[in-house]
Amino acid sequence: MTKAHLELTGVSMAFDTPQGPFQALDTINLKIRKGEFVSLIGHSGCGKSTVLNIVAGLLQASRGGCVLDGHEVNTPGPERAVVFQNHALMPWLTVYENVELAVRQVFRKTMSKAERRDWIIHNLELVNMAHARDKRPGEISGGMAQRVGIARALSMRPSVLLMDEPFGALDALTRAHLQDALMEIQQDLNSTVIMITHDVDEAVLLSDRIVMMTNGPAATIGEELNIELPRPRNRVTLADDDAYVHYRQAVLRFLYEKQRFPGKEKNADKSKAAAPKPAAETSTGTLQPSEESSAKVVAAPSAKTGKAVASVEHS
Ligand SMILES: Nc1ncnc2c1ncn2[C@@H]1O[C@H](COP(=O)(O)OP(=O)(O)OP(=O)(O)O)[C@@H](O)[C@H]1O
Repeated sequence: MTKAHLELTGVSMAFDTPQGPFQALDTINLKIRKGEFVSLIGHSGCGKSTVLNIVAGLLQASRGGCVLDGHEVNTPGPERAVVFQNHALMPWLTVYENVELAVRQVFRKTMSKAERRDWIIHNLELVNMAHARDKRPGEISGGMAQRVGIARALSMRPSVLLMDEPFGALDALTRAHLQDALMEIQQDLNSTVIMITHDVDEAVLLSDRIVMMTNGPAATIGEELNIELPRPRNRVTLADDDAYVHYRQAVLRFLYEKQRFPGKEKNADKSKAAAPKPAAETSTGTLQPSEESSAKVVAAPSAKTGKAVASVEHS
């Protein structure tokens, strides 16, 4: 690997709780090169957002730390834009003004007012939201607000883009459109991306590397998978690609065999023996946010797309 652009070394995180310290993360070591697209995947509550928040500078690790381009990360900064699950827009500002706030913060000194205006509109067009530029967050849908959150992050031309399930709340068509747009923009900007996702197909399609986390408490990195599919990637042709199918099965196997029982990762071998066959023949693996140890993977046609969808049922 070339020199790391972003490096997490020995990151552990213990939260103070009324019941005493809760060890969420234990010794996360991760080196990411400039322009790499890394997905973090793991069962609900394993600590993905905690890792992202440490890189964002919103949380301080209890042990270890994060270094970006040779500088320790201690606080948030505009070179690390974050797209949150719940889009986090300012409710009193219009769509345009929400993006403008970020653009002004980063480009106040380097762009004229007219250039900034064009740049804001360009980023809103990327996510197909320019038509709603004068609306406020309360007047648009959750999916539209999420798109504005993505436009706001992209408009900062961040060196690192941190995304916490950015497409989770979107319908299948919008999600596919934005995934394709993100792949193009990332190639163009050469931004480093860390994205949390529960969608196995999304992870394989977009990533250079998938980092799979063990179940908490004291979660750590269980496996890493380099996705060596040529770019640009096309979702339709990839669906039948042997390498693509192999990658998605490797992730499903990690999640549903090796890490099947949340909180019982040390019994991974036993769980493997008892695990149901993963949804090898399904075309989309989507993790549900709260599967229990009694969960099983099922395949069912999606109402929206007709595609088979891997989901988790509780018995
Ligand atoms: N501020 C906090 N105080 C106490 N415990 C916390 C705090 N933040 C997170 N945790 C705990 O740390 C663990 C990891 O949480 P985190 O939100 O990082 O998981 P996650 O993998 O992102 O979950 P999900 O996929 O459901 O979003 C969880 O058990 C959570 O309850």
